[in-house]
Amino acid sequence: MKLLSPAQTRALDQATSKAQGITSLELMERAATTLLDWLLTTLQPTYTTPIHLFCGPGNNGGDGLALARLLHEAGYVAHVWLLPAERYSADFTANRHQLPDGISCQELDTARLPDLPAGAVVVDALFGAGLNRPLTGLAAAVVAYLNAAAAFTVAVDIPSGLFADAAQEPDSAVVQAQYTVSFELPKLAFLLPQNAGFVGEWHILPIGLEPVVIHKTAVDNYYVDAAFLQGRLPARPKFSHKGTFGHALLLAGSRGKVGAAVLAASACLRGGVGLLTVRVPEVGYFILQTTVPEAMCLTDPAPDFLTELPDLQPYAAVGMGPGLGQAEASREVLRQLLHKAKVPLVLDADALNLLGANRDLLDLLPPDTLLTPHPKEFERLTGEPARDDYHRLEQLRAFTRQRRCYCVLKGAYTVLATPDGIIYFNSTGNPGMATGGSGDVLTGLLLALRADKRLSPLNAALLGLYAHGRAGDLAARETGEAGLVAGDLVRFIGPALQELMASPHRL
Ligand SMILES: NC(=O)C1=CN([C@@H]2O[C@H](COP(=O)(O)OP(=O)(O)OC[C@H]3O[C@@H](n4cnc5c(N)ncnc54)[C@H](O)[C@@H]3O)[C@@H](O)[C@H]2O)[C@H](O)CC1
Ligand SMILES: [K+]
Repeated sequence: MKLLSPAQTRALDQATSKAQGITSLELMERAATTLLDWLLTTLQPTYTTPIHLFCGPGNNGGDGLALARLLHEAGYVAHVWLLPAERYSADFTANRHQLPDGISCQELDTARLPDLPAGAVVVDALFGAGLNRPLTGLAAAVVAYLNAAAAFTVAVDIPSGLFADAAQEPDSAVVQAQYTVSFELPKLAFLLPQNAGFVGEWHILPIGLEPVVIHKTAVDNYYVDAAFLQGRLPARPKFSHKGTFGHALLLAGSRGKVGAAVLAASACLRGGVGLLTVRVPEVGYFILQTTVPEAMCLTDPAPDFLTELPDLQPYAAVGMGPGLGQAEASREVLRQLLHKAKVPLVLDADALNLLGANRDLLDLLPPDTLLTPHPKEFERLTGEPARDDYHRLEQLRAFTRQRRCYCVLKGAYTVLATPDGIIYFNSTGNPGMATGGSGDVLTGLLLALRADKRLSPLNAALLGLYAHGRAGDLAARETGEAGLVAGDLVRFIGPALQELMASPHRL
């Protein structure tokens, strides 16, 4: 799914009205009807549950007014609270006039704010995508009041006071919603950790906005769900052999961290690689051969960490980093790898820390290299702490553009940035995956997909991120989130990939 800017969303609304021959008021009615359906199904209010709708002066307020009418007509108790303003939008005014007489409708006033008992439902329709400055005065006071109340809050389109795709000043007045219900496409703001306390759980309701217009709209940010990946993972041909899927080399492990090599190697095999050779120091030989018998083991002459780069000729892709350690000799192995590699590289963990500590090495990155830092490792790569999540995204875009690389940034919504500066947000995964070794599993899986010559660098990375998160979701059903360990992810990589491959749109 594409993430549109507020201006693009407005243009999409207008194009939809034109293409479908409906007025913006009719589109608003469609939005409100869908919202009513969602609210009744999800919250299941009783006929006596008070539902307080806080409506601002624009079309977000118009949505709230239309919803109030529909709730009232369906027999629910709706109270409308209007935010006084100098100007009201036409569709707000039209819906204001359509409010039935029997509905309670009052203007907000700092001296008279509604009583919101626990169990009441608040619908926040104060401001939506049209917010153009921070909230002040009465609007800010109402937001503070709502946030202090014990009511259950549903934000329409976006929590009021939150910008859809730009950072707020710290301590801005923003509604803290339990649910945010938006239309057709998610907003960038929903995907950033700094906004989690405002957005709550978000849902997208399709309202029939024109797909052709969405298709033609150029964006810098995407949200990757299963539909987005349909057809990107080709089935394994009937007459394939292990050479079809590539021979990968994994450089990993040091004394005390051989487990990282084991996890990455197991994940690479489950990711469908044809052949895997793992280069570990001597200390890892017995461990690897017994835990991952499917992999070939090529030991380094040194006992505890890697000191020599093997001949790269046989390999279709090389991964380096899990459990590597940061010994000087291993740094030189990395340097040689960057100099010599002519095949796709996946760099993670200590390989990234070595890059961060020796940033001259970044100049050697071969094009299309895939890096998989978490935010702290990424900060070491740039050498500059991010001011906020939006700034970090811009740093990421600048980094991948400058280095012509692909960079994954791990987090609740793991993102991928491409050499064109496009960012993709992954949709799968759960907090259970915040556990040691998860990243090693991702590296191994990505290595397998990069070794498969049938996949573009973009598709390999997107499929790998999605399948990794999906494996976590499948595993958590069995283990619970707290009980999830990285080895569980490995077990579910196969089923996660199979789901993607089994798509009905596969050729
Ligand atoms: N996305 C869709 O497909 C649909 C969205 N709908 C709803 O429409 C709103 C956007 O409506 P818009 O009128 O453009 O914006 P707002 O309601 O957010 O209000 C704009 C209004 O408020 C003024 N304003 C902006 N910031 C402030 C501020 N800080 N303080 C005071 N006043 C402010 C601004 O000048 C305008 O006058 C969208 O979110 C959806 O809810 C459609 O209903 C259906 C299709
Ligand atoms: K809102």
